[in-house]
Amino acid sequence: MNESKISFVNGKLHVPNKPIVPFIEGDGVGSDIWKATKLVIDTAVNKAYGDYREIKWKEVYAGDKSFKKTGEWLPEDTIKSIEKYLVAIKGPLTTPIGGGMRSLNVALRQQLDLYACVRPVKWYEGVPSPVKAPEKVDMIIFRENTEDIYAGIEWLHGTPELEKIKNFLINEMKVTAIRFPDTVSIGIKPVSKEGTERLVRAAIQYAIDNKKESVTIVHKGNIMKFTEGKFKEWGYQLAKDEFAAKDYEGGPWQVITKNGFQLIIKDVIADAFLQQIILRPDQYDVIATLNLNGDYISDALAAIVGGIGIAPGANINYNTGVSIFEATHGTAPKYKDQDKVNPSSEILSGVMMLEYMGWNEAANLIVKGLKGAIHKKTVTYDFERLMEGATLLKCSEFGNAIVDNM
Ligand SMILES: NC(=O)C1=CN([C@@H]2O[C@H](COP(=O)(O)OP(=O)(O)OC[C@H]3O[C@@H](n4cnc5c(N)ncnc54)[C@H](OP(=O)(O)O)[C@@H]3O)[C@@H](O)[C@H]2O)C=CC1
Ligand SMILES: O=C(O)CCC(=O)C(=O)O
Ligand SMILES: [Mg+2]
Repeated sequence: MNESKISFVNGKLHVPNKPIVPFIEGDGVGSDIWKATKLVIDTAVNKAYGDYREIKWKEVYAGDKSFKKTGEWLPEDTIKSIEKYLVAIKGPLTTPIGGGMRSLNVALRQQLDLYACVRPVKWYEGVPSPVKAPEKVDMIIFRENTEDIYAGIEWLHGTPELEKIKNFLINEMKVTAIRFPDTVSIGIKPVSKEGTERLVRAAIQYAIDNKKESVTIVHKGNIMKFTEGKFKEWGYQLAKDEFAAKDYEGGPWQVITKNGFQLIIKDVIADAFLQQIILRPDQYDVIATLNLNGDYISDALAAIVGGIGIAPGANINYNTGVSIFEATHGTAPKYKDQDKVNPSSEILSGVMMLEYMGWNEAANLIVKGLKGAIHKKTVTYDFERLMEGATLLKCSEFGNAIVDNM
């Protein structure tokens, strides 16, 4: 038994006092935010536990740094390491638009079957927001992370593969109601019952464990009936079958009663949801949604509470324990190596990681430090440009400010 390895036994994570945790630095602003994140996590762990606990960081490679070092964008060793050590953290990785390789981020999620992308969105006092009452936003998104049009199954116009798909659709499937001009490219949207159920199960379980009032299934099932529509139907059915949900006020909404608490399971169509989160965000707690919707919703919700500079996340397989914690934002290439951007998304992803490991004292210290730095208006450019009388800090300086306020 390797004493520095986190293990997963009977559905529970077992964390030694000095676990090895793999990290991927990431492209673009990755190296800046990683430096600040490492400093903050290491300091918090040391402050909370002294020499008794420590994270033994192990760098694993993906993206630009990996290609330069190994000639591969996503080496098998990286996947194996994360599978072995179970809990990992990563910076953002570049995905070219319109051509080139497919997303390494998506590849990591698919290859490790990290089916739930979990993104909490809440407002920290003092953070500038475009809405009047950002404190009403306190949601957590459970985004299906392995299926949907996001999975990258598509064929480019003018290729023999596309012609095959087109012929199949027209001649065998008799799809004749829409045009298929020579310029058409086609993508496929797989959505399965298994994929839906494990995601919705995780969302409902989270809501029960954390005494939340509702889980909202967000979908576009009126238009994409057999994918998004089934996501909604299977989600409700799972609530009935596994959580003994009953019709709420005649249905289709459901109610689960557990330990004296009531949890409402409801649904809303995705476009309507995007206006509801601005107008009436306090009506939503836990969100269960498909991959592409979840991507859009995460950035839109993040904007309400200060932007993607402060939007953490995790990719988790609750059946194997394997998890990668990562910021919601991307590589922000125009800010690369400027020591400028807000490291809070990555740092708060680190907080989620510490909580997942059960190291809550260290996690709480980081949140205290972050709140303190924001309260003193010592912030990075994204907040400073919207705050009266704030002091502009670099990315590294903001990391130091969190440490000073722990
Ligand atoms: N999980 C991942 O690894 C992800 C990777 N990506 C990839 O990242 C690349 C760039 O994508 P792009 O669409 O530009 O999105 P980004 O999230 O990288 O950046 C968009 C804008 O968001 C703001 N922003 C991003 N990060 C921060 C931060 N830490 N602090 C403050 N503001 C921040 C900046 O706004 P402003 O200009 O106003 O200052 C920035 O210009 C693409 O290759 C994309 O595929 C994208 C998302 C997730
Ligand atoms: O993989 C990418 O490049 C983008 C991923 C993304 O936007 C996300 O997961 O939120
Ligand atoms: Mg995104």
